[in-house]
Amino acid sequence: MTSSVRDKLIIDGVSKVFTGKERQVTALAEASFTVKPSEFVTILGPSGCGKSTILKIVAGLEAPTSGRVLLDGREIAGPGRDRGMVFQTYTLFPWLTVRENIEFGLDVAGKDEAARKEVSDHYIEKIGLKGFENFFPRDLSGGMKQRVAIARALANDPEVLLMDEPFGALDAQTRTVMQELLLDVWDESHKTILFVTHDVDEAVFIGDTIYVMTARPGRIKARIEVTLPDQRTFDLKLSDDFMRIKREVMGLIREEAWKAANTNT
Ligand SMILES: Nc1ncnc2c1ncn2[C@@H]1O[C@H](COP(=O)(O)OP(=O)(O)OP(=O)(O)O)[C@@H](O)[C@H]1O
Repeated sequence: MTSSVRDKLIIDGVSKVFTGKERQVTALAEASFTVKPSEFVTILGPSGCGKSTILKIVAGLEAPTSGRVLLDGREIAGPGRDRGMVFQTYTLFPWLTVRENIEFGLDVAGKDEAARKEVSDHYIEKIGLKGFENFFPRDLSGGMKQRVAIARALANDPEVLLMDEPFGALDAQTRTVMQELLLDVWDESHKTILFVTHDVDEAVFIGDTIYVMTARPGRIKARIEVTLPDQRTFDLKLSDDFMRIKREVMGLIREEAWKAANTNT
């Protein structure tokens, strides 16, 4: 595949076959794409096409059956602090407060209390949870929990943030607020982000680049550059440019969704 030395991530011909007792599932078939430093990439595709599997392979939680993933030119061989993950379901530690959740990775890394507090203070402010530092996850709304999950991932200062449908369980209004909050955080941190979603509006609104996957076994079907202004506010979703990109992406997805539906029924 063509790649540049400046690529942060290179997903190079990655295939993944899950072998169960009864059957084998080929989740990915030579999926290849690249991600530049500080790029915000969204991945869209029909259900079951291997989106989460790609994220898990980049996270080092699953190994590819063939192919490889390079981060800054080095092959990924397992999980590492250079990658942070945020999942759809709330994965906060229920026995820890908001502040303790955010500081968890720093604690594990042996940072002292003052260093931990400096980082958690920054993120508590950034995600708008000042006053909630000592709340436990059970006392937070879904949107607040996901804000803490994002802060917890960023507090470790990873180079790459991997997000698997992080706003999938939220209502439409909260989701929009969270998208704007994430863009704000990204504007400040300029992390490289790989973001999986089912939602075309979300992918167009937050991404620099969209990769559309084929029905399973997943490959990259198309790469779409989102040529919208860097400053993205809610009203952009009503613009002609937004609609044009959305239409193009929906056309690509529709074909694959039909293929997936026919395979799975
Ligand atoms: N650990 C596993 N063992 C066996 N099969 C698996 C495993 N993980 C995923 N699969 C299968 O691999 C395929 C891809 O799964 P994956 O979760 O990556 O898809 P997805 O695109 O993220 O799906 P969705 O959009 O529905 O979340 C699916 O058919 C799934 O059932």
